[in-house]
Parts: sequence; structure tokens; C-alpha cells
Amino acid sequence: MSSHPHHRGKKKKLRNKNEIREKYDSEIKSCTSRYEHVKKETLVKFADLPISPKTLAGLESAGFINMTEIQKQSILPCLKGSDVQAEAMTGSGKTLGFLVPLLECLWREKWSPNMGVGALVITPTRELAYQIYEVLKKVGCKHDFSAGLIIGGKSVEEERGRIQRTNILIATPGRLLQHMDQTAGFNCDLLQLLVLDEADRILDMGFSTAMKYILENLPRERQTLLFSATLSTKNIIRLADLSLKESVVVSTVKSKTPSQLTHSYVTLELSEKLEVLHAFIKSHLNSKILVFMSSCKQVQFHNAVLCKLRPGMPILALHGKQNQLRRVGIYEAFCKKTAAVLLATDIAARGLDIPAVHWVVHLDCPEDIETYVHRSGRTARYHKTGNSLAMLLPSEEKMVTKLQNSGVSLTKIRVNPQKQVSVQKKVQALCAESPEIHHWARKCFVSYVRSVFLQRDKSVFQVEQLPLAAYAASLGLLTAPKVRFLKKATKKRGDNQEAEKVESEEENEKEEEKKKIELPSDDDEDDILIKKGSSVVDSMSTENLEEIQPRVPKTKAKTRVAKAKALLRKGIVANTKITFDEEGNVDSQEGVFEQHKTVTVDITPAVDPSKAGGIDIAAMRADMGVQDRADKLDEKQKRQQAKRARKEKKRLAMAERFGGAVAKLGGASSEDEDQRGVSEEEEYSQDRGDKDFSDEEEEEEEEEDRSAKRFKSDNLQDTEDLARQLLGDL
Ligand SMILES: Nc1ncnc2c1ncn2[C@@H]1O[C@H](COP(=O)(O)OP(=O)(O)OP(=O)(O)O)[C@@H](O)[C@H]1O
Repeated sequence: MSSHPHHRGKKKKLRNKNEIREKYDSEIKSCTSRYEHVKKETLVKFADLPISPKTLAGLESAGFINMTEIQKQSILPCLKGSDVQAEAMTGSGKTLGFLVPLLECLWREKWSPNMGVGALVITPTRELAYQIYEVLKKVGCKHDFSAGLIIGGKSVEEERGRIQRTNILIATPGRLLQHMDQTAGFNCDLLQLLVLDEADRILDMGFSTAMKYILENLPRERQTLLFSATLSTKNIIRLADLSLKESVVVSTVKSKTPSQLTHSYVTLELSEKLEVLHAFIKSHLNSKILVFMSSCKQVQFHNAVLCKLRPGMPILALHGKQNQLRRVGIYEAFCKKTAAVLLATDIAARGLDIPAVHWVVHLDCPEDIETYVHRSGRTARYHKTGNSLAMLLPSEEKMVTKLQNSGVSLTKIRVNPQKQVSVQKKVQALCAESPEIHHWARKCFVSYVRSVFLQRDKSVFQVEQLPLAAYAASLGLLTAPKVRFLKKATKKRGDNQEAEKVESEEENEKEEEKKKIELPSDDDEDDILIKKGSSVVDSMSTENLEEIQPRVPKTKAKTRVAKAKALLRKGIVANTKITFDEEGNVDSQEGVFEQHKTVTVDITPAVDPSKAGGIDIAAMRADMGVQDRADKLDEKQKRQQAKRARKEKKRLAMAERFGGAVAKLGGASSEDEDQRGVSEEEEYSQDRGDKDFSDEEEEEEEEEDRSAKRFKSDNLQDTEDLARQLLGDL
């Protein structure tokens, strides 16, 4: 008797399902049974590893066939479920060292999309999170897990909606903590695997509080992997918080940096830095150069000036004050270039895998050996050659000895005097003609001095040795701007001589303030935008995507009362309007300048012809006060409206850029490529157009007042602040 066709179909489906399940089970069994038998000494290719066909296919489709040393050493213990601390040189392939075990862990556990977060990768910077996410999408493309990017600078709401459906999270600490705290229903209770990439940075002071709270929200029964190029003992002490089970320590570090990386340094005066950098760029026009500086403001000033000096190649800039969209755009643009200069803060020092960087230039001395190693590691990656050049002040030469003692030898080189052409006059001219560049120069000066002042290693960084006047001159400034914190510190030390010197700097500063040129107020937003656009055209080439649009210093807009007072002082009777009839005869007291009509109408009642001079000052003042307040309110509302519109625009762009927060790994690629349809050109124009100076200025002033620690963590500002806010530290 034959069964009903409907039942036959159902049975067939069931049989298929069972077959799939059995196949899955047997694949898992065959892999796990090999874990103990595979010898890492025999490993050469990924195919030699006991891993799933899906991961292997993903690796092969991304072009990864042979394993690097760290991959050979670390993947096996990770697969076996041990906690692992892995240290390997920069550019040696650590990312796959943890991504392969991560995919395998979820695959083994038969993780399904509705099971929530199974694996979590924490990184210190958004760029690094983004880069790991991109690699994960490639190698995990055959799996069905969903992966999500949880980083600052994106809409929390967007992430909130999707985070619940994410199996693999790549996150920066602050934003992750925010979701743990604020997103209803989000938890990591089933988490199987935690990875800390750049673990030493994640565990150091800047993140320790945030990490403490994150770890409290994670199950203790989990596997933990720590990866970095520099896992120093000071951080290992903090590992107690991570509740590691007996961990396997894997280190392939024979030397701190790759052998194909050459190290050199020049000693120069602070005032020579800009011209030496300019000369260096001019003599390496076919190279890809990454220049590290110690603060955002230095990057902003050097970017503005170098773009104007036109050394002959594209100049780009990356720092923590840019919005996320722009940061990713710049990073991608630099990746694609074969010859360009990227000026960056230490935001770009760790983990970034930028193809074919020829030179890393430390324009400002790295704060410690680890920073030097990570910065320099942006070149000479994965068998490529590369060069590192440190520009050191005489007092900073001690850093060379420190590096030598830890196994990194730097060769001293000299700048060819024929190539070192002074640019001071040109920079001074730029400062004189452009209030924006002048403004940046001042900010650059103060932030550099502050960065030296805040360094921990006082044997290398000696703020009192800095030739401030010469440095200011090299930035195009006539006098050295005031350095408040230095004054305070000097006073504290009771060093009266120094205090006097700073005091005189302050006086100079006041003089400069007096001379300040009147700049456009917020009313002139349209003018500013036009100016922005035109300066892009002005720039060296259309490739020069990142010519900075420096902020215009805020000058106090003259109120109408002030303007009227000035007129009165000059003996000009306000509101006297003359109009002419058609024959040209004086007609009546009507407005000459149409555009002033409103003002005139408002002021007219204050005019009392019976009074001497024709004006009742008190009444006029009261009247204008009312008008002034109304204007200010109106202006404020307009600004707020514009800000809201800009935010919304950014949010939409961001959502489009990242495809929300989640990508499905299986078949994610095509969908995601589509979602990344915003062209670079669009991104830049959007970013340029939607930032007004007043906002940036406010941000900047806030930044000025922040503490030493905050200054050092410019790359992580939002995440760290957020964390501290949430924890009530602020
Ligand atoms: N097995 C491999 N085969 C070929 N290329 C690889 C392999 N593993 C890694 N790479 C390439 O090597 C480069 C460096 O890898 P990765 O970014 O993982 O290095 P890293 O050790 O994490 O460096 P850092 O310490 O600077 O973060 C990348 O471009 C990556 O694609």
C-alpha cells in the first residue's frame, strides 16, 4: 500500500535533515578526534589542521593556504579549548590565529543564529575592529553565523535592534559596555569564547575599569584568548581579572620587530621638524609613508600646511577627532594608494594592516618601546620589507639606547643639508594670510608642549629643554602662545625664572589676541561651506582628499548694541536714512540699505528728536537688548536644527556604510558590498559639508580642558569616556 504523497515528502525532508545532522556530527567527531594527534611540528598548510570544511573553504577562497609561524603555534591549543596568551611580531598573522579557532568553536557547538552571542572579540580601536570584521567576513563566508560590529561613532539604536541576533561580536570596550548597560535583553550569558586583540592595550590603564565591568557581565566558564605583539609582564599581572584557566603561553617572538624592517633615526632640533618632514616627503615621492605624531592638533596643523606647501604627493590625515565615517574612508583611501602620506596619531599605531607601507616616520618620539614597535609594525608586514625613521630631539636620543637594550637597533643617519630647505618663511606667510592656519599653528604648539609635558618617561621627554620660541617660529607664529599648564607646573616648582618667561609669553599672547582678524560668524555658514569647497579645488590634486578645512577661531560677534555704541562714539547718528524720489530729491527718512530695514524699524521708536543728538540711549539699549536676545535665540534654534539634520544624515550614511551592525557570514559578501555603495567622494563631501566650525570649536575647547590621561587616549576618547560615565567616574 503506497503512502500519501504529502507524507512521502515529509519523510524525505526528515530523512534529509537527519542525514545533514549525521554528517555534521561525524565531521565534528572526525575533527575533534584529531585534536590530540596532530603535531604542530608537522603543520604547514591550513588543510593540515583538524578544522571544518567550511572554515577551510573560507580560508582558501580568501587566498590563505600556508600558515604563518604564530598560526602553526597557536591555533591547535586554541582548538583544544585552552586559554591562550599569544605573542608574535607585528604583521605575522595573529588575526587568523584567533579567527580560525573562533569559527571552529561555534561550529563545534552547533551554534545557530538564534542562540545569541557565542564569541566576542574586543579591540582597542574602531579601525582595528572594522578590519577584523572584514577578515571575518571573508574567512567565515561559508558559515551561517551572524557577525556584528559594535564600535563607537555609530548609532546605538541601529546596533540595539540587531545586537540580539548576533553570534560573533567585534567590539570596542566603551560601546560594548554601553550595550551591556542599556540594551534591554542583551546579554552574553552563553558566551563560549572571548578574544582580546592587542590585549596589553585593552588591559592597560585606559581600559581597565571598562574591562572590569565587561568581564563581570561575561560567564566565567568560557575560553579566553589574548593576542598581541607586546604582551609585557606588567599586563600579565592584570590577567588575574580575566579568570584564565591554566593558560598556554605561545610566543614566536625572536626579536621584537621583523628582520626585514630597517630602523634608523635622525637627531634634529624641534624647530627643524617640519622642514625635515617636508624634505623627506619630497625625496620619497613614490613611497607610501605613514607619519606618527603625538596629538590630533599636530596632525591637523601639519596636514593643513603640507597641503598648502604641495610637496608633490597626496596628503591624508587620520585622527580621533574625525567622525567614524571619515575615519574609515581615510583608512580605506590610504590602503588603496601606492604613493601617499598619511599623517596620524597613535590611533593608527596598532593592528592596522595597510598594504605596502614603505616608511613609518616617527615625527614625534614614541612614548615607549611598545609604541615604537607597534607604530613601526605598520610596515614590513608579512614578508614585505619596510623602513622606520625616528626624528628625535637631542634629549630623546635616550630612547635609542632603550630600544637597543630591548633588541631593536637603530642606525643614526643625517639629513642631507642640500635637501633640507627651510620652509619657515613660507609657513609664516601661510599663517599671515590664513587665520585658519594661524589658529592651527597655535593649537599645534600648545598640544605638542602638553604631550611632552605629560609623558611619563622624564629621562627622555624634557619639557623644560624645549626651545619654545624657535619652535613657535618654525610653525609660522611670531610669538609663542601661552601654555597655562606649564606655567602652573613651573610655579609649583617655585621656579620663578621660568614663570616670568611664561608670563611674558602670556603677554605676547594677549597682544596677538588684540590683533586677531575678524572672522566669519556662524551666520556665514554658507560662505564657510563655499570656502570649504573651493579650498578642495585649490588643493594640490583632486586625489588630495583630506585637505583639512581648519576651524575658524570663534571671535565674539559684535552685538547690535556694541555696533550702535561704536557709531555713537564716532559721532554718527544712527538710523538716519535718506531716500530719493524719482527725480533724485531727498524724499524722506527711508532706508538706503534695504537689507537693514528690520533693524531700522526696531530702533526707530528709540529716536526722540527732542533730545540732544536725537537718540534716547536708554530706551534704545533696552529695545536693542530685546532684539538681540530674540536674534540669539533664533540663531541658536537654527543651529540646533542644522545640527539635528546633520546628525540624522550621518546616521543614515553610517547605517548604509556598515550595513547596520550585523552581517550574515554565509553569503554576506555580496550583500555587504552593495551596502557599501557610498562612494569615497560622497563620503568626503558629506563629511566636509556637514561639519560646522562652531561645533568643532566647542569640541576642541572641551578637549583642551581634559586631563592628562584623556589626552593620551585620543584614539579612544568616546569609548573611554563613555565607560567612565557609565561607571560614574566622571
Ligand atoms: N597564512 C597567511 N597567508 C598569507 N597571508 C597571511 C596569512 N596570515 C596573515 N596573512 C596576511 O598578513 C598580514 C598581517 O596579518 P595580521 O594583520 O593578522 O598581522 P598581526 O600579527 O595581527 O599584526 P599586528 O600585530 O600589527 O596587529 C595581513 O595582510 C594578512 O592578510
